[in-house]
Amino acid sequence: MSSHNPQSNYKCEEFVADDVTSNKSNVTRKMLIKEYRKIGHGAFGTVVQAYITPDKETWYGPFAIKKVPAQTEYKSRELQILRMTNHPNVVKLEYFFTHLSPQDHKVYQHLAMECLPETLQIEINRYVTNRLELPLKHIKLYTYQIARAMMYLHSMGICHRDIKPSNILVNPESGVLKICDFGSAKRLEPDAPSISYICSRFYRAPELILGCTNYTTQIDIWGLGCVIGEMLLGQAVFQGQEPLLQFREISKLLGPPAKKFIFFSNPSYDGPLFSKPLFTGTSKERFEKYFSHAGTDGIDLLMKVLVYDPVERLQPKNILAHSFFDDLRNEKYFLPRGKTQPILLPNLFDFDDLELKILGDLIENIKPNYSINTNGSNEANENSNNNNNNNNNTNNNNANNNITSTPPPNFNTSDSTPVTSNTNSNDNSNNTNNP
Ligand SMILES: Nc1ncnc2c1ncn2[C@@H]1O[C@H](COP(=O)(O)OP(=O)(O)OP(=O)(O)O)[C@@H](O)[C@H]1O
Repeated sequence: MSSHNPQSNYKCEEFVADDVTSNKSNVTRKMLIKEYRKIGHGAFGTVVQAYITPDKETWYGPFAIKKVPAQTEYKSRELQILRMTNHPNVVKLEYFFTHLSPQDHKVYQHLAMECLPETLQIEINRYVTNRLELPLKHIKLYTYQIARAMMYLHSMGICHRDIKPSNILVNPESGVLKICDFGSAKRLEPDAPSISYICSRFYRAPELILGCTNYTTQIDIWGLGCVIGEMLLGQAVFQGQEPLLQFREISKLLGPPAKKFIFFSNPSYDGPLFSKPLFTGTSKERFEKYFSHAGTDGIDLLMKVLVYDPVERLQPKNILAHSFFDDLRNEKYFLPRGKTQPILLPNLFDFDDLELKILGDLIENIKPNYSINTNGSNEANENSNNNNNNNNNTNNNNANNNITSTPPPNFNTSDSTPVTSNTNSNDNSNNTNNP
C-alpha cells in the first residue's frame, strides 16, 4: 500500500476492546486490535490501519479504523449512516466499538472500515507533481463511480455534505473508487432546515454560500462538479479565500447569478449580488477555455453540473447516462498509472434492484455494449482478442477488498485470508471478515 503520508507523532497501540460489533452479523465480542500505521487524520479524528483478532490466531483486516471522540451527535450520525449503506462505491463499515484511550483517558468511537490505498487527492497530486494530466479515461472512470454512489445515497435521502478529493478513496491499480467520511452526512428531510455552514469552502454549492438552510442533496452534485474540474485542472477550480470571495470565483466562470436564485437560496440575504459580469464572452467560451482538454462531452457535462440553480443541476442518474461515459460503455479496459498493459475496468454496471428502479428507462443508455459475467468480470459480446490480458480484475468492487492478503507486520503467517498463525490455505474467496 502506498502511504497517505500524514506527518505523525501518533503512537500505534495494541489493545483489547470488549465490545467489537460486526456490522454484518451484529455479533459483539472481545477482540484484540493491532494498529500498525497512521494513514490519515482530519478535523475530527485519526485514521489508523489495523488488524483485528478474536483469538490471536485468525486475523481480520487490514482495516482503516477511524477514531473520533464518542458521544457527539455528529459522530453517532456517521455510524448510523455507515450502517445503513451497502454499495460498491461507498466505503464499507466492517466493525465498530468504543474504547477508552490510555493516552488522554477519553472514550473514542472506532469505525473499522475496508481500507483503500489512496485518496483521489493523492492521485491528483501525483499527476501534478509529475507535470502530467490525469488521463481522461481515469477521470471518466472516477466520475462515473462518484455519481453512482450519489445516486444510491441520494435515493435514501442521504446527503454527504463534504464531497472533496480527500474524502474519495481510490485504488489506482484497479480503478475502484469509494466515497468515505460520512462525518458531515445527514438524511435530509424535505421540510426540516439544516445548517448551511457545511462542506469545505472550495466545494461549497453557491446556495450554501448564500446561507440556504433548505438545500437538497444537489449540493453534493455541485461538489462532484468541483471534483471533476479539479481532476482536469490539477487544482481546485474555485479557490476563494473567504466565503463571499468563493462566490466571486464561481461567478467568474458561470457569470452573475439570477436574482431569483439568490432570493430562493436565502430570502433574507443582504450581501453583494455579484451582478456585474467578471468576464467577457459567454460562459460556454469560459468553460471551453478553462477545461480545454475535457472534450466536447466533458465540457457539456460540466456545464450541466456546475449550475447555480440546484433544480437545474443534473441528477446522478442523468450524469450516469451522459455521453461523457460512452468510452466506459464501449471498452472494457483501462491503463492504470505506470502500467504498460491495460487491465479490465471495474464492474461498473452491476446494478442492484434499487439502482435499476431509480434508473428506469435510462438503463438503456447506461448499460455497456458487452455482457458481464455473473462473477463480475466483463466479457465482450463480440469475439474480443483479450489474450494478452490475464489480469483477473473481476472486482465486484468491494468483493474481497478488505480480506487479508497481506499479513500484519511482525506476524509470521503465510499468504491467506483470514490470516491464521497455522494456516496452510491460500483460499481467500470467502469474505470471513465478519464472523
Ligand atoms: N477506509 C479508508 N481507507 C483508507 N484511508 C482512509 C479510509 N478512511 C479514511 N482514510 C484516510 O483518512 C483521512 C481522514 O479520514 P476522514 O476524512 O474520514 O476523517 P475526518 O476527521 O472526517 O477528516 P476531515 O476533517 O478532513 O473531513 C482520509 O482523507 C484518508 O486519507
